[in-house]
Amino acid sequence: MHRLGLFWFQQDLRLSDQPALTQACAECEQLILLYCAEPGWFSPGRYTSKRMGMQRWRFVLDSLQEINHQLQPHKQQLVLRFQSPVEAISQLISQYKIDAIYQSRQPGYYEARQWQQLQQRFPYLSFQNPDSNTLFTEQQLPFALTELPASFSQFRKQVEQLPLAAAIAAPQHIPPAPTGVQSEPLPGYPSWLSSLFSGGEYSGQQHLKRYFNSTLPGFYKEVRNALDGFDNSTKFSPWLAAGCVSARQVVAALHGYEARHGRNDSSYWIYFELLWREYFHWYSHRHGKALFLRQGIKQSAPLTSFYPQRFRAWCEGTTPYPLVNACMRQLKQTGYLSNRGRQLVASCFVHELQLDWRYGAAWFEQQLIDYDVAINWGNWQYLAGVGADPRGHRQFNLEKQQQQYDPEGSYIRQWQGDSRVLALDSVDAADWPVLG
Ligand SMILES: Cc1cc2nc3c(=O)[nH]c(=O)nc-3n(C[C@H](O)[C@H](O)[C@H](O)COP(=O)(O)OP(=O)(O)OC[C@H]3O[C@@H](n4cnc5c(N)ncnc54)[C@H](O)[C@@H]3O)c2cc1C
Repeated sequence: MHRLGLFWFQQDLRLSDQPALTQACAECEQLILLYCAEPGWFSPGRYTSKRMGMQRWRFVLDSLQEINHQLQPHKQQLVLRFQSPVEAISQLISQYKIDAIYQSRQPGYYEARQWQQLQQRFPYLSFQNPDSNTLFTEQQLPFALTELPASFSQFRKQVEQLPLAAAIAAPQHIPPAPTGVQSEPLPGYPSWLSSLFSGGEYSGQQHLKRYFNSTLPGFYKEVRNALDGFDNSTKFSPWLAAGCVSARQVVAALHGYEARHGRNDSSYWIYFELLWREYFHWYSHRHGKALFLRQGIKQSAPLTSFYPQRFRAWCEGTTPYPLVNACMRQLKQTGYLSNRGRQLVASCFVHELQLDWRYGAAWFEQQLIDYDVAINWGNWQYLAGVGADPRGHRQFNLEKQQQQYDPEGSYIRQWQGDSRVLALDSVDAADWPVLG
């Protein structure tokens, strides 16, 4: 038994199906529950975009609020710090004599490095970070991580029949915090910042129930490629990315649906897509910082240049391609874009605009409400031909895509994709720097 533990929340903003939290509650007499927002998230980074945009921040704030609400009956409270987690945790360790640190293992290289730094700084403490953001634990995989299959298909064939551990309930008892631990107040957000999605475990679970109590899973596969329409895909991604619901909880709900209504191609395809998520998470664990390299996991980098004006046109939705513009405007206004839309704009970024894919991935990181480091950078690498795609470069024919997915032009009209269509390279470097 530890006298005092610290549980560090990251992209796992829930109390249920949280093995690390359950373990902390069982092993510690007192517990500090910490969330750190790094000041660096909110200013432009290496690729001119911010690591945290307003839509996602709003979703995170809702989720933190919800955790505080859930903690009230336990007379506990989240400790919020606007500080680097390594600094915040180091200070708390020396102030309160913490003996054990817990987290759910995170897929990002940067986050894994922070965990390692803490372990190096405090080798005498106990560190626990079980897998719970993925469907399977690393021990369950039928291969060593270094032998991760090079393609999704090979991965899927090896894991799709693996038995899934049952999702666990929220801990019944949460130990009290020591007295006097200071927290910053949870900030509010501007009321004009509305969204289709509200953060938190409760709304995530409600959404899951609503979806699987409807008939939608029965024809998911037929409509999932549509450019728009709330019901055309599950819309689980914001809650999965923030960890308000776990992937195992989604699959348990899917199995419940299949037990009631029978399994078909569409319901299977929801699992198929979750396996893509699973693949990219293990891919990120396997390849570490190569996820962010221009050459990705390949030997040589694609030939690209940097055209500030093309980048700005893409971000703002004023390229010569109305369909791409409509997608980029939807993304900017709502923080969400369909999978088809993401593929089209990423392909345009790499092929038509011939830009360095990492700038596009970083713009997505800022804009997406469902940003997930492994899935975002993994998909961008894939489309840029430097990742897990055995076929190499994949270029979408924008004209054909428009005919197929927006034949009447209603999507383009809705998002005003043709309101400002500029020729490529009509302005020059005076447009630099591009701010989000
Ligand atoms: C360039 C690019 C960047 C992307 N960035 C992200 C990101 O940051 N965060 C994110 O969650 N998804 C990302 N995706 C994947 C996908 O577009 C979204 O998961 C999906 O559009 C979310 O909507 P949904 O929940 O309705 O998806 P559904 O179609 O209902 O799929 C169900 C779940 O399966 C997973 N999934 C679906 N498609 C993919 C995929 N291609 N790769 C991995 N997992 C998938 C997601 O967890 C999703 O919530 C990206 C795709 C591309 C092409």
